[in-house]
Amino acid sequence: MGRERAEALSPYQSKPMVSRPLFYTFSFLSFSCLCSCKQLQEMASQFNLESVREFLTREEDSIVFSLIERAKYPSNLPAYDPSYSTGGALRNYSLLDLFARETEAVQARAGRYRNPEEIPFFPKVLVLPLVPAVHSQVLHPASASVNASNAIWKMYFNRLPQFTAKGDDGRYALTAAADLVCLQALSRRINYGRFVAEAKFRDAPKDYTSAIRAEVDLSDSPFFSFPSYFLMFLQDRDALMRLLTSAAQEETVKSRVKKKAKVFGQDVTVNNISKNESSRPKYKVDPDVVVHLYGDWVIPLTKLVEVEYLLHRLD
Ligand SMILES: C=C(O[C@@H]1C=C(C(=O)O)C=C[C@H]1O)C(=O)O
Repeated sequence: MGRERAEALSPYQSKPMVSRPLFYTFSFLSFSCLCSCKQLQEMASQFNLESVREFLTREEDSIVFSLIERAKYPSNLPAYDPSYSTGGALRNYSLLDLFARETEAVQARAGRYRNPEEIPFFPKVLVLPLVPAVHSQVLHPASASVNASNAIWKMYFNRLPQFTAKGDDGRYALTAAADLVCLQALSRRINYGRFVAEAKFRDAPKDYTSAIRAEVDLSDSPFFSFPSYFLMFLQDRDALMRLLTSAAQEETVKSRVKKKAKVFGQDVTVNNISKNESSRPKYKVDPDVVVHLYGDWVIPLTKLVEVEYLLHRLD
C-alpha cells in the first residue's frame, strides 16, 4: 500500500521519502485545511448569487496575474512536446503533463481536492489525501462533479500564442509552472459555474425545474422519435442557457477584466518618467486579448458548466 502511494505520488521514485521538514509541512497543511474546512462550512450559510459573483470577481485577479506571469517567458514549445521529456513509463507525456500530474498529486495529498471548488486535471492519479473529507454544504451531490477540465486544457493551448511571444529561452520548468498556475486559476473560475448554477436554481427553483424537467419528460413521450427528440433536447438546453444568461453581467465582467489587464500589466515608473514617452502605453498582456479570452472562452465555458450542472440538478 505504502509503495502504491509513493508510486502514485512519483512514478520515478521507488521508496517514499518522508523527511522531517516534509512531515511538518504536511502537518501544517492538514491544520490549515481543517481551518479552511470550517471556513467552507461557514461560507455555505452566506451562499447566494452576490457572494458567488464576488468570488468570480476575485478570481479575475488571479487569472490576469497568472497570464502576465506566463507572458514573461516566450512560447517555449519543447515544454509541450512529449519527445523532449524522458518520462519513462510516462513517455507520451510532455513536461507540462508530467509537471501538472506530479504537482496535483502533492496538492491532492495536502487536501486541495477535498475542497469542492477545486477539480484536478488528472483525477486518475490515485493519491490518498492526508486530511479528512469535506462534504459540500452547497452543491447538489448528483451534479457536484460536473466540470469542463478537458475543454479548459484545450482552450488554454489554443490561446497561448496570443499572450506569449514566439521563441525559446530554455526555461521550460518555469514555463510549465507558470502554465499550471494559469490552468488552475481558469479551472477554478470556469468550474465554479456549478456554484453559480446552484445559486440561480435556489433563487428561481420553479423556473429552472420546469426547464430541467422538460428535457427529462421528452424521453418518455409517446411521440418520441430520434430527430425530433434531438431537436427538442437542444432547444431545452437553449432554454436553460437563456434563463441563466445575463448579458449585462457579462459586459460588466469584460469591462472589468480589461481594466485589470491595463492596471496590473503596465510598467510602473517613478516620477512618471517612461523610457519611451511618445509611445502608447505598453501592457505585459494585451488587454483586448484578455477580453477575448473571457468573451469567447471563459464565459461560454462557465455557462456550459452551469447548464450541465442544472441538467443533473433534479437527479
Ligand atoms: C456567471 C454568471 O452566469 C453567466 C456567466 C457569466 C460569466 O461567466 O461571467 C456572466 C453572466 C451570466 O451570463 C453570472 O450570472 O454571474
